Amino acid sequence: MTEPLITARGLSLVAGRLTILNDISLAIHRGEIVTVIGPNGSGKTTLLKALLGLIRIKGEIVRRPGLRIGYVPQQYAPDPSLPMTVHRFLDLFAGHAAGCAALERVGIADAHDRQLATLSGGELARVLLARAIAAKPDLLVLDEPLSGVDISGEAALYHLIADLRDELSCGILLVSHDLHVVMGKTDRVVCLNHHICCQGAPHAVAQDPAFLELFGDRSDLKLYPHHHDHAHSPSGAAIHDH
Ligand SMILES: Nc1ncnc2c1ncn2[C@@H]1O[C@H](COP(=O)(O)OP(=O)(O)OP(=O)(O)O)[C@@H](O)[C@H]1O
Repeated sequence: MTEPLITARGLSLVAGRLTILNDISLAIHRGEIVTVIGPNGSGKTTLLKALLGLIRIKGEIVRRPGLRIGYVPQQYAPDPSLPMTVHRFLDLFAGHAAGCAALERVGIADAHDRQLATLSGGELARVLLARAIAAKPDLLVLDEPLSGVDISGEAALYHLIADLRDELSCGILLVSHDLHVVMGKTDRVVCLNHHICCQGAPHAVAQDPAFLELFGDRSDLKLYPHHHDHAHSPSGAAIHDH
């Protein structure tokens, strides 16, 4: 196995009487998709922010030298009183050409001149993803990237995320509540409830007693390996390979 992009050892955070994170150790490698699942308030966003260096935390975090990270936060509400087009927003974070290319890659090149505050939830999710990939990150950190995306768009966006992993050969760490869609695309699931309850390949985690205690029996999840006879365009339309 190659050297991890990022390694965390013994991360712990206590706020007042609440233990938010307790002795979390985790490593993410290039080319893998790691999904953190867990109930509301279980510390998922806090863990991501700690790994990004946005909050101080007890423990050790080692990032590969020069590591480039792209981040899609859980919540981002553009200020409606602040005029800002999509392309000017992207220009703030990447060069113009890189921003345009990223916008095209996430399938909404036509949103280039629109006002950020007028975008739908799903369009905004794609713009934030474009911002995160524009600088060609080694590690993509996505905190519930599907919020605001409708059910048909969810699968398309997960296909896109998996494709980006291959194109950028980056590692991906994501938080999601959508077990059904997430599990099929994930290499490793980390089940978090302030501490790591269990982790491993999706089919193994889904049978772990700690997972069953948190989420119940999810035998409805399609965790068997299967092959699609079609691909998806960025807009979600099926493309059949005849
Ligand atoms: N700076 C802080 N001070 C005190 N409590 C905090 C702080 N940051 C987070 N918490 C608390 O820690 C807990 C975990 O928060 P976090 O946002 O990490 O959970 P989460 O698993 O991402 O939740 P959700 O699924 O609802 O998004 C929550 O109870 C939150 O209120």
